[in-house]
Amino acid sequence: MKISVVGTGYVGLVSGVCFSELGNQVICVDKDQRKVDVLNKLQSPIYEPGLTELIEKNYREKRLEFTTDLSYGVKNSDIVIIAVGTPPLPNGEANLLYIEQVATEIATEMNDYKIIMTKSTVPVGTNHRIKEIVSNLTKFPFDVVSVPEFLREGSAVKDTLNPDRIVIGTESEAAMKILTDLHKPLTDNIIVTDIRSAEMIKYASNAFLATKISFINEIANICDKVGADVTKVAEGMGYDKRIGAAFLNAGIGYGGSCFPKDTNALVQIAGNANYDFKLLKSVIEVNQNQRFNIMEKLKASLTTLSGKTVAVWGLAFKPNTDDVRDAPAFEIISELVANGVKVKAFDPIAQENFRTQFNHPDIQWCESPLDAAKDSDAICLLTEWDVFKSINLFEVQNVMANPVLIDGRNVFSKEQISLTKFDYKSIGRPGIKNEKVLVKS
Ligand SMILES: NC(=O)C1=CN([C@@H]2O[C@H](COP(=O)(O)OP(=O)(O)OC[C@H]3O[C@@H](n4cnc5c(N)ncnc54)[C@H](O)[C@@H]3O)[C@@H](O)[C@H]2O)C=CC1
Ligand SMILES: O=C(O)[C@H]1O[C@H](OP(=O)(O)OP(=O)(O)OC[C@H]2O[C@@H](n3ccc(=O)[nH]c3=O)[C@H](O)[C@@H]2O)[C@H](O)[C@@H](O)[C@@H]1O
Repeated sequence: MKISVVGTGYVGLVSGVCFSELGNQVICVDKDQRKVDVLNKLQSPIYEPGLTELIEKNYREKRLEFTTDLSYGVKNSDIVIIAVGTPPLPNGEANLLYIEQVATEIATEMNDYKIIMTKSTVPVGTNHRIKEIVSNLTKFPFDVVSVPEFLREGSAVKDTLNPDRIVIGTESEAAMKILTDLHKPLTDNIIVTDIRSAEMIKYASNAFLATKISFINEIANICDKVGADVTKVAEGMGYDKRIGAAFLNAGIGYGGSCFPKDTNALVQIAGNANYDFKLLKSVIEVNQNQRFNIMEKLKASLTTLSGKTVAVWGLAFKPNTDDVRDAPAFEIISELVANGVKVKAFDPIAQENFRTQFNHPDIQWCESPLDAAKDSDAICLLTEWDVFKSINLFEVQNVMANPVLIDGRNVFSKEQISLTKFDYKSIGRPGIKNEKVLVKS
């Protein structure tokens, strides 16, 4: 098939590259000239494992092109994928400006029948709005189809090439057949539905996953009070197939460009239909508070924060990405600095992205986890990067002014901690106490 993808963010770029890997002819379009320049140098503007290799391979095999010329993309494709951003408006609703702009631009460049396939996450009714915009501007036939995207950052290529399911929301038999064939090499699990249900499946899926996270975080907070271990509780729950083990890792709450945005948007979608989505509102509130749990634990260990130096390990909202959109680290570091703390920050990949969005004279940017730990009064671990998991804790404690470790992601085991002299606190595992055994390191 000949495909063009409009928007080369995570979704557009990864799906474009993966469709070319499947043998399709793909043109990736972005209005951002700098992104297109980077891509034409066969580099990836985002850090995503395996992506650069696939860009190089498919570009060299002449199945993949990058351009700012939307007209060229539309005219030379049968399927046009919309993958632009739908960022939140101040009231939480999705901003559909980019979607509407792209729909207008596609309509004016059409030269034949096209399938317009929306991968952006859009509120129920948006694909019908796209249909309306396009039909007002073109005489050519077209079908609008909703194919929501479920990839995760950090494993986006793997997720795209091995999806759990593909959802195709359409009113057209012809478009359904073409898109089923397009996705068949990826999975047999293709769910065909009406457009509104497809749009809702995306929001409901993200909201449900966010609910699992807030649920386990509340269980963790109770575990802290009653002396249970949330990781064991999650394991015991997860073996029940009706519950499932995934997304039951307690921590500092969810961040990223999607869960916070999409949960708020779904509350608004419900509100616009006069429905008060109480459960999801609580999920959002629990998540907001969970970020500050770590501050309470830090205060409990240091007594006063003012004048202290705290190392922050991890700035990305999750490992294996350089994306810092809505990362809990922003609010946690702001709170630390507001409390008179000097912060020593380190992230193996996302540090530069974070620094360009948030800088402060009281933040020192460090070269390694050990560099950040040096002379610090405490460490707060915010992202579970491998480099932290595999660190020698004896070496770390020896360079610190005061060995306090607040593990916001439950990375370290009892065995790893027990022989160190760390005052160690994690999330919902109060039994993992420092045994105050001093050993030679
Ligand atoms: N980031 C993720 O992991 C996932 C995102 N989604 C959804 O996919 C959509 C896109 O998200 P991201 O990939 O993160 O987006 P992004 O915000 O990183 O990138 C969007 C791109 O679209 C480009 N763009 C905007 N208007 C354009 C126009 N008129 N012509 C050409 N290019 C244009 C921008 O320059 C930008 O490069 C959102 O609705 C998001 O909720 C869905 C699943 C996963
Ligand atoms: O719509 C989207 O954009 C995407 O949002 C999430 O993907 P993503 O945000 O990339 O990453 P996740 O792995 O879902 O993690 C999101 C946040 O939840 C947190 N999380 C995740 C799992 C868990 O058990 N506990 C937990 O705190 C992570 O640390 C991270 O901050 C969904 O998992 C994807 O299916 C979806 O396509």
